[in-house]
Amino acid sequence: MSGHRLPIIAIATATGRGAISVVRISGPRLGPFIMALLQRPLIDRHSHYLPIIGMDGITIDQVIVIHFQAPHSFTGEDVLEIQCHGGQAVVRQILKHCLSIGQPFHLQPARPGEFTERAFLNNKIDLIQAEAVSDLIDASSESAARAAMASLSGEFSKQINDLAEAILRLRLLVEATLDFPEEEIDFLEKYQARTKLSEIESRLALILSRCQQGLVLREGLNVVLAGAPNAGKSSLLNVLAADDVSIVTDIAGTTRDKITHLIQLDGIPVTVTDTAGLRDTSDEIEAIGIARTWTAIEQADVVLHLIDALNPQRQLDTEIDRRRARSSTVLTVINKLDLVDSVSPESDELSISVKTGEGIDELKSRLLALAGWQPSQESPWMARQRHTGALAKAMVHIETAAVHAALDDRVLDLFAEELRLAHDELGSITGKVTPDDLLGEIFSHFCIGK
Ligand SMILES: Nc1nc2c(c(=O)[nH]1)N(C=O)[C@@H](CNc1ccc(C(=O)N[C@@H](CCC(=O)O)C(=O)O)cc1)CN2
Ligand SMILES: Nc1nc2c(ncn2[C@@H]2O[C@H](COP(=O)(O)OP(=O)(O)OP(=O)(O)O)[C@@H](O)[C@H]2O)c(=O)[nH]1
Repeated sequence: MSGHRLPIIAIATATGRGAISVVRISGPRLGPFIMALLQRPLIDRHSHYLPIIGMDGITIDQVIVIHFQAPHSFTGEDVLEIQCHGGQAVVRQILKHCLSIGQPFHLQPARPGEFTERAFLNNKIDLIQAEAVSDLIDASSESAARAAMASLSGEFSKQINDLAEAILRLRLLVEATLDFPEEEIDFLEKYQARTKLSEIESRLALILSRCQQGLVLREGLNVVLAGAPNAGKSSLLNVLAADDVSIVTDIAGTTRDKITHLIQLDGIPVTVTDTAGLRDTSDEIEAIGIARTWTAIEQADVVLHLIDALNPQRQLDTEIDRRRARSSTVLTVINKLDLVDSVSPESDELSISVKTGEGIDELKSRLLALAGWQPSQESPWMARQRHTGALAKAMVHIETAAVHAALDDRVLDLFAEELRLAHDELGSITGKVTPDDLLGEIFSHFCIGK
């Protein structure tokens, strides 16, 4: 198949002004194209300093080129990298020039993710690693990058493959036994199938929990600050952001529109949105802001309902609770603790003073707990819903197999079937059993040039 793919080209570096940019070309055989472009062959994996000369005979740029000969490249195909000067005019001219030299070879602009897709199709990387490439590029914190790198290095894939193999070995034993019905009687005892199954189950549970942590790192938390005017929402955003992002005054109704800021809590990306204070108003602009607050509440993972200790307005609690998204949590936070002698918060409420900083650390840990973050020694693997979903399904099959095994040898065929289903789920994670439309969906979210 790979011999039939057309060569592709893209700018691999971000657009903008920079010292150097990389244009990357991948195709089954780039030798003739390289001759046409540079009038000389290149030594495999060597850097060469050469001019790229336009059709008019004028030098477009002095560049460094590297030819990675198939299969020893990122994509597993022939790859040519052109490292040119970073100016956008230069990069675009080189791209255009390559496309016209490449016309006889059917050189095409690459689709988003197409280089990585080829690496996957040529078995250079599996699906977990392909997704990790994209997650590494998108990582907004060091922890997220580290987790993506752990997946990219193949650590996560190896655990999945080892577990799939353990399931396969048990499956083969059962299937072989099913072919010889007289042996079925003692199967579970003789091969310690129940022990093997419970080992598989605990390994699966460990992988699942590391992935769930990775999912938190990837997806983060969407927190909305809501409450009556002057409760201290903007002040809280500024403290969480450790910056002056939102205007604070003692005039009720200061914040008119949503202000969103991305912060890191323990490496978890958290978007915090400050909103217009909730109250009845005849001011047209303020009313639009308040409508936006309700929309934000409906989209939040967590709503922090801020209450002014001096002027508590509890009736908003019910309204916020009614309007929140089905899966979101409302956390009531009483602010301005410094202005009152004492507060008596309900059991799951927090009291803080943005002014003195009291209670802020506890608020942060509550948010992390709500995100599902459990700090542990095991570093998480960058994971997606697709992975945790498949792992959870595999878990259900293993548990069902355990139920069959708890009965007796008469249901060995059902036991075998559940093992098969669990095995397929694990295969779908690494891409060994993956429908084409899913591949299209995964790679379409990449950036061009990757
Ligand atoms: N210039 C450049 N830098 C880059 C990349 C790239 O494609 N080009 N990468 C793109 O993501 C990352 C590195 N990933 C790469 C992965 C494999 C191979 C490669 O040539 N693999 C061969 C040889 C392996 C070896 O020598 O050990 C192979 O797998 O056979 C190159 C880059 C980050 N930096
Ligand atoms: N004493 C005290 N004052 C606070 C505290 N938090 C905020 N304030 C003050 O309360 C006033 C209102 O704070 P903001 O952060 O603007 O309140 P807001 O909820 O964003 O208000 P709107 O934009 O009107 O919705 C400001 O004068 C703040 O300095 C606190 O913990 N203690």
